[in-house]
Amino acid sequence: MPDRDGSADTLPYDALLLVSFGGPEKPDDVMPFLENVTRGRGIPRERLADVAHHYDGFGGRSPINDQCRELLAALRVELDGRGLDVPLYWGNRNWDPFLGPEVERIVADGHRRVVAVLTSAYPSYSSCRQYRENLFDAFDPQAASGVTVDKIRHYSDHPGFVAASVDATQAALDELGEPGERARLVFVTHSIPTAMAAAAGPQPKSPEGGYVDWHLAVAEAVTREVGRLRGRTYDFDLVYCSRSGPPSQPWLEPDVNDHLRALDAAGVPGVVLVPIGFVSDHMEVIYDLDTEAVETARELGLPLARAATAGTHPAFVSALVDLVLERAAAARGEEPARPVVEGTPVGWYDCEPDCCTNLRDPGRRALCQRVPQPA
Ligand SMILES: CC1=C(CCC(=O)O)c2cc3nc(cc4[nH]c(cc5[nH]c(cc1n2)c(C)c5CCC(=O)O)c(CCC(=O)O)c4C)C(CCC(=O)O)=C3C
Ligand SMILES: [Fe+2]
Repeated sequence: MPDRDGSADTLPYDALLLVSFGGPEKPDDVMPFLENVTRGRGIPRERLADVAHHYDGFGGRSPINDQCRELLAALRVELDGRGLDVPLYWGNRNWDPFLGPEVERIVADGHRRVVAVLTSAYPSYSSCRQYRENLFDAFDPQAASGVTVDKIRHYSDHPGFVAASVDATQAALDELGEPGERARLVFVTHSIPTAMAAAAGPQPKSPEGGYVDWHLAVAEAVTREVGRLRGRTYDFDLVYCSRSGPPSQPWLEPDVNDHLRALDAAGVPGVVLVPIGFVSDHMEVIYDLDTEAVETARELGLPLARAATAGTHPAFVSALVDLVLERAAAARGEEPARPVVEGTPVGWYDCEPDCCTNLRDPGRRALCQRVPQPA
């Protein structure tokens, strides 16, 4: 083992793997990408055709892969600045570069202990377990090499992620100008089926489940800090975008567009949309918010500004490196502090086997959980 100072070291990990959703990069990618995402998920055909059109407006290219490239570059700079030479890899769940070949490359390069950073910050089947299932699928073929993977904890309430949202909310309030002083903070995340939400996260949790609980905690923390910095109190709401699934299936509500109509009817003078559910400005942000919700607000004559996502905000990039170092310390058997903003839940490393149940296929195997499932 190299002779390095353990306290600021990524050891025992010898590779860092960024794990993301993936997105199409040209028009011909769009339908096969959507088929990958929705395979076995019971999404109506019309919804797929609809969503394909969202990409048309952007030349058939999602910005998400470029945002991963930018995050990797920012992570490299932050790691180098701290004297950490761990190599970076990047694999997606649903589009090129796929996780499977990237894990093959990690093994071929001689690495055996991988730390995974997911571009998804909250617990739920879609935002955690499904990533861990895809990690299983990618790592299982390499089992003979002895390669293993651990992930960092859910980080939405890490001080660095919250700081990035606070900065972005401040900038959006400034952009609104005078209506900004009495604006409503409307936090937005991806809707999921209410049954998936109820199954999200370990106990203790509310009947709405850990996905909703964590978002509410983050929304409250950002609202509190923005209020403190501006010397006033703001009201906030948590709303949802990007609902799919059949109409008969209940999903988390209210939809952001319906909520804008309700706020306008109630006489709210302006709105800042804060997309805390997303790590970068990908399609759900630039279409569902910047295109659809912006259009709704324009029709209403309601002043609206959209806060940036964490992206490559220095506080977020630095937080991800802190989270990797923290995970490494835990893997070395130390008991590192797990910083979170006040009043929010503390994340965990390995999920319980019954956390964020796969309601369609409960037997599907996943990594990064406490008890290995029987073969
Ligand atoms: C919680 C959550 C996140 C946040 C956490 C995370 O970031 O992972 C997220 C992110 C994303 N979702 C994305 C795209 C899509 N999500 C879909 C469908 C679905 N998402 C769901 C949930 C989530 N999704 C669910 C419950 C479904 C229904 C199908 C199923 O039960 O699995 C569909 C199918 C069509 C449709 O139905 O809309 C698409 C195309 C992209 C890429 C955007 C780009 O291309 O820039 C990103 C980052
Ligand atoms: Fe999604």
